[in-house]
Amino acid sequence: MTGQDTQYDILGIGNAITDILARTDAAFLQSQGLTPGSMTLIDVNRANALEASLAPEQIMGGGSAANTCVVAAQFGARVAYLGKVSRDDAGLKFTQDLRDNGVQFPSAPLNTQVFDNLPTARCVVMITPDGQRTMATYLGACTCFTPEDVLPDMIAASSIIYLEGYLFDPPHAQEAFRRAAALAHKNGRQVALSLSDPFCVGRHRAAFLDLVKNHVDILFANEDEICALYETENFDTAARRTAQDTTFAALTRSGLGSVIVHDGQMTPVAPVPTQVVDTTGAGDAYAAGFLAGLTSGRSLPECGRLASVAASEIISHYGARPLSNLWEEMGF
Ligand SMILES: OC[C@H]1O[C@H](O)[C@H](O)[C@@H]1O
Repeated sequence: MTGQDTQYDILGIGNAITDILARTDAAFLQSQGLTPGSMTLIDVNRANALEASLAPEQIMGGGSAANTCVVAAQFGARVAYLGKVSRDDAGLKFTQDLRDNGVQFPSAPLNTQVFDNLPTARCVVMITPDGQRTMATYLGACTCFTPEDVLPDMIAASSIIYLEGYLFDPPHAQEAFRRAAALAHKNGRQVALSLSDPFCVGRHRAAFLDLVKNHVDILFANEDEICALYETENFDTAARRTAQDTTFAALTRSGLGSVIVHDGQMTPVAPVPTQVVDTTGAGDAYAAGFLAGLTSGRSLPECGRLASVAASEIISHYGARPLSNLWEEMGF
């Protein structure tokens, strides 16, 4: 699938978020009523309180689809992104960071003549000693991403439109999501979806199932998410259901590697072992490697290998953005 008639290989659409990283422990998560490994939506007061009670060590660009875009650009893919930031310092930094990483970002910042003046979204990422990340997200300006923010020219110019499942939480974004998928297919483009989080799947299960069956060409999910979608605790059952509902999916299983589902066939992909420091963005990086491989015409096992290498790099350090030049070493 090489995009000779398109300007971009991948157009990511998602919640534009700044990540605030802090190390903590299971007792703190419990005291806050947070489920380890999950993403909880919070209001601005709770975000302020959490930040005050933790000792944040790093502030950096985040957002699931934005993370994917940055990693895919490092693999040489031509990448653009749509998302909503505010006209504040965090919004400016998020924008500059994407552009510095070679990602086109044509979205207009929040229009305060139409919406309240909300700050750019931020996610408090709490990392426990086992490398697990637990996230609490204040969506801020992301709640003002509407169907009008889905730019038809950008969709037409992109081979694959990549949507993050977290986009289902803000009020207008589901509609934007459907508009993006419809425009993509009208222009002969493909739609990829990441399920993002098992609780997010639980909140929007019927809508996700409809998308997977009727509107999505490439599905990404981890074991917890795909099991949440099909309401089973058995991965094999969930994978079989996936194969019935969609022609193309990549299902990740942490240390067990991943499985590519294509035309009813299941291809296992080995993990790339590493020391796990922080799992934030592992799925985002996996999707990046996979899509970069696909849009540069690589075979499915090669796409799986790139995906695993990318995920392995991301979990070997704090933060969801790459630190190393592994991709160059791989000959990209
Ligand atoms: O997938 C990880 C990302 O999800 C949340 O959106 C955070 O911003 C984090 O970077």
